[in-house]
Amino acid sequence: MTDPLLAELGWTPFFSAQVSAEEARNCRPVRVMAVHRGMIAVAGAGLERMIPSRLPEADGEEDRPTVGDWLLVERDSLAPARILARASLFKRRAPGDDRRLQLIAANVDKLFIVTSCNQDFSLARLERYLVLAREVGVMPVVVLTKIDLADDPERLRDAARALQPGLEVEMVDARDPASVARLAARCGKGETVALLGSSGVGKSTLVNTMRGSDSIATQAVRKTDGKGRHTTTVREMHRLDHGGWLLDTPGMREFRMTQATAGLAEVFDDLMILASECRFSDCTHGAEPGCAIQAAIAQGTLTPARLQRWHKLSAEDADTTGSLAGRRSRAGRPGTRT
Ligand SMILES: Nc1nc2c(ncn2[C@@H]2O[C@H](COP(=O)(O)OP(=O)(O)OP(=O)(O)O)[C@@H](O)[C@H]2O)c(=O)[nH]1
Ligand SMILES: [Zn+2]
Repeated sequence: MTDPLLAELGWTPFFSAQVSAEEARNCRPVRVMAVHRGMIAVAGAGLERMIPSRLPEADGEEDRPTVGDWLLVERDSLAPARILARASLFKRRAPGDDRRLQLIAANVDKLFIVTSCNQDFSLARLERYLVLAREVGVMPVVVLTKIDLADDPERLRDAARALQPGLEVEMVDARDPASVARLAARCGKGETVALLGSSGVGKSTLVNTMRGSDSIATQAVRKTDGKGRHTTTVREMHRLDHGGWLLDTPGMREFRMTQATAGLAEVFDDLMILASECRFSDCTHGAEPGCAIQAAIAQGTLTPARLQRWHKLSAEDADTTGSLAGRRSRAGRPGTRT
């Protein structure tokens, strides 16, 4: 039986199935609420504590606890024993020479893709984030902010909805609690939602409007140092009053798409299906005879703009992965071949 306190923290059968009988006797599960330098704030059933983040066996690049992780810790000493396999993981290569792998957030259930009803609104940017959500395996919800400043926000909502069948799009004034209430309902008990979006679209405003009380992480840190200081906190989960968790991390804010070949194929599955019907298997969808994609454009079932966005994202993906498929599609960008 699942402890309701653990369930509130996001504990599901996916995690409990990973715990052996011996581990269940000797260890207890805790979730990483915040990551500090060398230390992590964890919460479990009736437990909130700062503990050292070092694991006994940490060989792999992903063997470091990140915010959202579930850990097994020794029942008495609370020393970390191991990280449970993640349901989802946001990670990226650091720019620069060492290209160290940075773990940004784990076990995220949903992604709020935040964009405002002004110059920030861009179908290409939304598609990029949708690809990322597919790649990581997290359900996307598009959040259109600043509807109070827009003349026709419904038009933007409809354009966003058309990007993907069944895509949920919410319109909000991020400063208004009544407006944001429907979003809070999308972040239910035990659910973890991460926010992604450009600077200035209203992510902090959303978090502030959505959350009521202080985060568990902040409280845990205060108990530890007794002074209410938590200046080294870089990433933390915010608890919502009705039980959901919001993740608004600097890492997520700088997140870029890397190696998203699978996600691309899924978000643009209409194009993939068409491409499989082209006469030539190496069709670049430019001016070849028998191109099913050009035929769809001629029929009006596909817009040239969507094809162009696909070419652009595939080219970016090829730059990071060096994949042959990507290089082909880059060579086949409209106008580069006659
Ligand atoms: N009118 C209006 N203003 C908003 C809305 N949402 C955010 N703002 C304002 O937009 C500005 C930027 O909002 P932030 O919440 O700081 O944006 P952010 O996405 O957190 O930006 P970064 O921290 O730079 O990533 C603030 O002045 C907010 O008050 C909205 O729905 N309507
Ligand atoms: Zn073609």
